[in-house]
Amino acid sequence: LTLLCLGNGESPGKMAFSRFPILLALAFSSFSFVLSHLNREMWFQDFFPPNMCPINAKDNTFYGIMFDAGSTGTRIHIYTFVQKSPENLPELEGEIFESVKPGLSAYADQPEKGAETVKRLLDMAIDAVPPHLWKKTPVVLKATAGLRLLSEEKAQSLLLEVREVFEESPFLVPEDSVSIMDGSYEALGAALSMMLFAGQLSGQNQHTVGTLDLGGASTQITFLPQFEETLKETPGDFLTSFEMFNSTYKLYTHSYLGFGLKAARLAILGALNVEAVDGQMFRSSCLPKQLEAEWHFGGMKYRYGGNKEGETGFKPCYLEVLKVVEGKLHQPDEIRGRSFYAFSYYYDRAVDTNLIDYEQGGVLEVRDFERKAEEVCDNMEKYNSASPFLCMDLVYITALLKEGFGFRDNTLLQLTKKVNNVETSWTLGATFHLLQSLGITY
Ligand SMILES: O=c1ccn([C@@H]2O[C@H](COP(=O)(O)OP(=O)(O)O)[C@@H](O)[C@H]2O)c(=O)[nH]1
Ligand SMILES: [Ca+2]
Repeated sequence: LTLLCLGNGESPGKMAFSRFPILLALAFSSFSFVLSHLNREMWFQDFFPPNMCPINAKDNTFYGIMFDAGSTGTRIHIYTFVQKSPENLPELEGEIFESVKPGLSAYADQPEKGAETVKRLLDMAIDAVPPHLWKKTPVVLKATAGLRLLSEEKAQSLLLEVREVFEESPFLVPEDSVSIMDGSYEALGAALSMMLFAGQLSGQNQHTVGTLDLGGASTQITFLPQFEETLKETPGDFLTSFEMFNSTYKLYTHSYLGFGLKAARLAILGALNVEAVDGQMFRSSCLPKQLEAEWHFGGMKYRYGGNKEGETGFKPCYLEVLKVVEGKLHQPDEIRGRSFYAFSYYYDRAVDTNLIDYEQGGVLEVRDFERKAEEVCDNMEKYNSASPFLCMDLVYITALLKEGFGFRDNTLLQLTKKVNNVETSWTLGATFHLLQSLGITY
């Protein structure tokens, strides 16, 4: 482990991975203070102690391997945890992360080839985990929207091939180690990840961390309600209880299928659930006026274009998008006064439009997305090197946040890709949960 703290003597090629020591402040309890005194600069200040290596961690280190089989790519997360004493929570010490594109669903007709991409990633874990811990290190793959869109038969043969790769590896393969993940588990994993980052679960501090994830096909929202009222007003299937560290947590968590960014584009174009799309032209005021193009999505070909004769720009686009969003989502009162972490396409589109820096992330208000949407949509000719969907995507994000979830203009969103070199993803929470349920600690 000392070696790992020093970079593990690895070859220069591997240094590209986020293989650096991290001691996350699981017992840190100033999150509520940070939230209530939030300003754009100090969100993460004082959150983490300086990077350091645990002393004598050699015998109390354990690993977990989690694959995120997303619709646009497959990613491996190899987490290292250290448990300093039985009464303390394990601490996340580090992560190795790598990703490949395209996602597994692109190999629907070549399942062996798809599994081969997983094998190549898993080979990294052979190098990363010490051989005497292989048998104690679980490996799990959870697939999201991409596989949900495939036929049952194609999805299952992909999963079967991946399972074979796992069985042939020296790692621990738990029951149900390769599966399509339930949307609410995805949301729960994301929330648990952020709680772990903020030291939520360890101390007296029960304040919440909310997360928003915008995928290709679905979108998730999760937070830990503070008020009884919220629990009373929320439909039962939006509430999930989970046990952790001898406590029961009740989370508000929901995954809206069809509300991911790419599914939303189709809905806005009026092309969702249309039987015969061949030859039909779908037009929108959210697209450049002269645009005519084709888009392949979910095994279908769509022709789409701008409103040649009619209006284009922010206002008509917003009205179009509103039809897809308004009244479709549950709006818990409580979230209006909260700040949320936002991932995935929220992050990507904010980077694309220079609202945040790719490496640093940043804190935005909901109205920052709206302002940027206006700027892009009302000057589409200036943005013609960007994706033709940039205006539509930004308007959708704005409308989803404001009219969908009911956030205020000044609701703060923390756009985060990494915390101390660890990817912010549902995978950390899911791995932690898995290790706890398998009883893998010291
Ligand atoms: O570890 C990850 C996983 C996803 N994404 C982003 O999230 C978006 C949604 O992708 P994903 O393939 O996960 O789609 P889903 O299956 O969740 O709909 C992608 O464009 C990625 O940019 C990311 O940045 N890091
Ligand atoms: Ca995802």
